[in-house]
Amino acid sequence: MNPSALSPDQLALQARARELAAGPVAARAAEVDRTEQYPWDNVELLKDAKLVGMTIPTQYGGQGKNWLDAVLAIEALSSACAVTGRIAVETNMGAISAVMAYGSEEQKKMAADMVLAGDKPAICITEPDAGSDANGMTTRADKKGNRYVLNGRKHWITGGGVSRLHLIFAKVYDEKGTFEGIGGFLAIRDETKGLKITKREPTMGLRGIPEAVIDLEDMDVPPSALVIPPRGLKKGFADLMTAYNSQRVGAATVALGIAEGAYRLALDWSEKRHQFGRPINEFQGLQWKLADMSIKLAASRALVHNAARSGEGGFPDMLMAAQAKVFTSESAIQVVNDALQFFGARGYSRELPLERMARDVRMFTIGGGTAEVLRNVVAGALLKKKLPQTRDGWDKA
Ligand SMILES: CC(C)(COP(=O)(O)OP(=O)(O)OC[C@H]1O[C@@H](n2cnc3c(N)ncnc32)[C@H](O)[C@@H]1OP(=O)(O)O)[C@@H](O)C(=O)NCCC(=O)NCCSC(=O)CCS(=O)O
Ligand SMILES: Cc1cc2nc3c(=O)[nH]c(=O)nc-3n(C[C@H](O)[C@H](O)[C@H](O)COP(=O)(O)OP(=O)(O)OC[C@H]3O[C@@H](n4cnc5c(N)ncnc54)[C@H](O)[C@@H]3O)c2cc1C
Repeated sequence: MNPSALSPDQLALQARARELAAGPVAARAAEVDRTEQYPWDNVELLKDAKLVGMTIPTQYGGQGKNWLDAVLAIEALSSACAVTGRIAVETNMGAISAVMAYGSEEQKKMAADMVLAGDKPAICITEPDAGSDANGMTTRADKKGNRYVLNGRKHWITGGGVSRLHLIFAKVYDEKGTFEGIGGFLAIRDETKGLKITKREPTMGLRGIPEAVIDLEDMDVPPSALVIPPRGLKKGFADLMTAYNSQRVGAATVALGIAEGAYRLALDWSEKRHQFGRPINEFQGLQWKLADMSIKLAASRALVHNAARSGEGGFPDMLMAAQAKVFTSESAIQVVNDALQFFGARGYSRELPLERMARDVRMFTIGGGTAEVLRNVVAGALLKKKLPQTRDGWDKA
């Protein structure tokens, strides 16, 4: 499929996002990084441009747009400011998409209203002892009378401290202590008792969004806070991860956007910068670098767009989302690193955006499933086999 075959509406959306990115978003990007402050001004801009909650169905106040629409906006925004791109991811994909697909009417209305008002929901899966092995989480939700009581610790939660709505993955136990499966609980910061933001991680890049530790200490919620996936709690983890595939495509898109932004800067500089009496793009060593960078970008874009398209009417395909995220995140790191090289010492300076881009892009082979673990996902899907990673997994299988 030709990834450039976009509809007139999509081209208009892309143009709107590009304009915003090149204007106020680009102008603030360095400050967002330096101050490590969440860009609330940009959230207002995104709201005004109708780039938050785009994928929310129209009956809940959204625009019913598809994953590719969201991808086009995220890519454009991320080329100028990856933090803003990530906000666009989490206001259109991930937790919000899980609630809009699986939630009750009450949950959908609440989540849609919050996102359309500018809240970026937090998705809380990872724990200190359960990262790649997310299924091994120990956060538990115990049914006690007509309530659920949650205890556990989540860490590296994007938006911890700024997000209000949280979708918290937990192992659910009935009144007798019998394990029922993994479910997602909705909680609201400053409203839900027992939801505590306890630490901000000092991060390498993407410094305008906090990454936080979240402690759940007897967090008490009614059963109406539980998002029940279509196949029930027994397949709760698989269904929640199915929804998460949208955010995997979103994360890949942010990496692509950062790489695209860095590549454009390098292309431009290669004409302006002269050494040995001629533009540096007359040197074959750099021409081949530019060629390789453009090839990686084109291949990444095709994978990301095709993964997004695979989700028409549902969530992006697990295999295509994983393939896109592995290739794009690894390629983007290489492209940004090469772009920085074009600037020589200037690229290493904090006065130019290249060093920020190099720090920002590094995240994407880690967050959202590491490149190694996603290769396991790809291999399992290709081989149509469970590939247990535990020592005794094959015996159990
Ligand atoms: C899935 C893993 C945690 C591996 O765990 P297991 O080996 O214990 O489990 P599996 O048997 O592979 O999977 C269990 C069950 O779930 C289904 N599944 C798993 N992944 C997906 C998926 N992506 N889409 C659809 N279904 C999925 C799987 O088919 C099984 O179903 P059945 O029970 O057989 O029917 C591990 O592979 C993994 O993904 N680890 C990474 C965890 C992760 O991605 N964390 C992200 C946290 S959020 C974040 O990082 C945000 C950053 S960002 O900006 O986006
Ligand atoms: C910036 C950022 C934002 C994040 N945002 C969120 C968020 O909003 N919500 C959330 O829930 N989580 C979030 N995360 C957490 C992220 O999902 C985890 O970091 C990721 O899943 C990896 O877990 P881990 O860090 O514990 O690494 P580990 O699982 O400890 O992995 C360590 C190393 O071992 C490798 N490894 C582990 N298992 C295998 C295997 N079976 N085969 C091959 N290699 C393996 C890994 O690839 C990695 O190289 C974020 C992380 C970052 C960096």
